[in-house]
Amino acid sequence: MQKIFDEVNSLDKRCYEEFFLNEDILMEHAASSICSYIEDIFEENKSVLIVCGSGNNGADGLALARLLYKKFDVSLYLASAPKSPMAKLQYKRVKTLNIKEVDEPFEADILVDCLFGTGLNKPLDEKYLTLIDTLNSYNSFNIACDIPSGINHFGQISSSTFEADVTITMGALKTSLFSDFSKDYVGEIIVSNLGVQREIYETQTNKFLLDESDMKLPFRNKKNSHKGSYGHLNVVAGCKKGAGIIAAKAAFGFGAGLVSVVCHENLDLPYHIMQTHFISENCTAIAIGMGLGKYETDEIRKILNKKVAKIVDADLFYDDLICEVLDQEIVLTPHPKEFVSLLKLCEIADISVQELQNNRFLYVEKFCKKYPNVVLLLKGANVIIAQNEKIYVNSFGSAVLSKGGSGDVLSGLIGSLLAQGYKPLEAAISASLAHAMGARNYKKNNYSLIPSDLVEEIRKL
Ligand SMILES: NC(=O)C1=CN([C@@H]2O[C@H](COP(=O)(O)OP(=O)(O)OC[C@H]3O[C@@H](n4cnc5c(N)ncnc54)[C@H](O)[C@@H]3O)[C@@H](O)[C@H]2O)[C@@H](O)CC1
Ligand SMILES: Nc1ncnc2c1ncn2[C@@H]1O[C@H](COP(=O)(O)OP(=O)(O)O)[C@@H](O)[C@H]1O
Ligand SMILES: [K+]
Repeated sequence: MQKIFDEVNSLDKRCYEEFFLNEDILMEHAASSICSYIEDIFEENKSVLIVCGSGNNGADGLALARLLYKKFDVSLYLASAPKSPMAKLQYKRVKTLNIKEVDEPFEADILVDCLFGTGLNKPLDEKYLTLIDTLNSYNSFNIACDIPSGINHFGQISSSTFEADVTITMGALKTSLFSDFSKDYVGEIIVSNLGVQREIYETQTNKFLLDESDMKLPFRNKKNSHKGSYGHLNVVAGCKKGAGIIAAKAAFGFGAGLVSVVCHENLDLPYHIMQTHFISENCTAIAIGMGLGKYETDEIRKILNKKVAKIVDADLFYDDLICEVLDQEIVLTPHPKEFVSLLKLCEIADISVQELQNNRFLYVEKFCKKYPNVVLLLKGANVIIAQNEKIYVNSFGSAVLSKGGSGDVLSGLIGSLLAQGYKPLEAAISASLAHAMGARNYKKNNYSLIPSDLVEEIRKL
């Protein structure tokens, strides 16, 4: 996994103080990493338009122009005059060469956005919104320097935000790149070194971006085993029985030795899934909440107080019963609307879904501070998984998953790993990654996936 930072100013400062580097050296590395990327991917003499703002993001662009000059057909468009000391210095350097400056942007082969980076501190005015719209209308290959212009410190976007194919970000990954909103704008994210290797530049953090290698699939190492060696998951089904059945099928395909659906009515289940009217004596994990609908409170309370691992989803986030069990190490998997309800029930915040989406990390932190035992998985385009002070981001998912039933599959996967003895946090991380990887491997198109396709793909991982 890779580290993510809320801000990197303190990391830059550490470079100056501890390694005796300076702003100029850092900036030279920033610009040269974009230069190397362009040199590696594109043939010489391609046209490059670099659009610069007044601050150090613009200064990166000016340095880049100098580095590319002569090997590529470079043009500079200065959206505003250089203002920061480094921008002024870089401009002075540019002026000694004969680099083209244009009065209007145009469609070049490669477009580099150096308008605003981490310094964006107020809403964009009409001039910049129009400029960004114009840049987005081109068919260029779009590179964002540090962060696409229009994304602010919190990962909130402007009505016009630069749509990058690649974001080359300076020094370290930033939290703002992983809001759900940012996902449509950042493209591929590459981290540039700033004069020392990344592992030296980076310090302690509580946020991490998950890699594929963080997915620990439930491969079986023991030869002398039987079905009981791999746990027994009970999936509690309610009104919408389909949800429980989807979860049960996903769980069985993901390695649980036994899976039973708990339901008072008789169900038509696949032969390998068992039915029980009450929680099984030997169950090692419970998945509950999906499609639950109306139910007997005391019965659910009893189930929630069983001393086995649990994953809780969906309808239970609208019932204050949930607040009774938040001292347990249970896994909760709300989508944003459900999380808003949960925050209200827990008296943490009374907010809209929009407010939550504007500050996903903040509210996850607030919740985990109050309930440090719980493993919280907040669904979204970038899934956030958190326990106590640690936060993990799974950015592998895609719109393929935007379908009813995708969440039920995820509940089943987590339940399956819990039943097999994974720790709750590990279960949430590995199941979430498998969920996203399964969707990635579905190659037909990005609209037709149904839960059984997803389970099939996950079974092939
Ligand atoms: N050590 C450093 O400081 C380094 C900085 N680097 C670059 O510097 C960037 C940060 O530079 P700055 O802090 O100068 O900030 P930016 O260049 O991102 O933007 C700040 C400038 O834009 C103006 N501005 C902000 N919001 C505006 C708005 N809505 N409308 C109009 N103008 C607005 C500010 O007044 C200021 O002039 C990073 O993103 C990165 O690209 C890199 O070169 C690496 C090293
Ligand atoms: N655009 C997307 N990008 C990444 N993941 C997505 C996207 N849309 C949906 N998902 C994932 O799909 C799942 C949907 O779950 P949920 O909304 O609870 O559906 P349901 O309850 O109908 O099964 C979540 O895990 C979510 O993170
Ligand atoms: K930028």
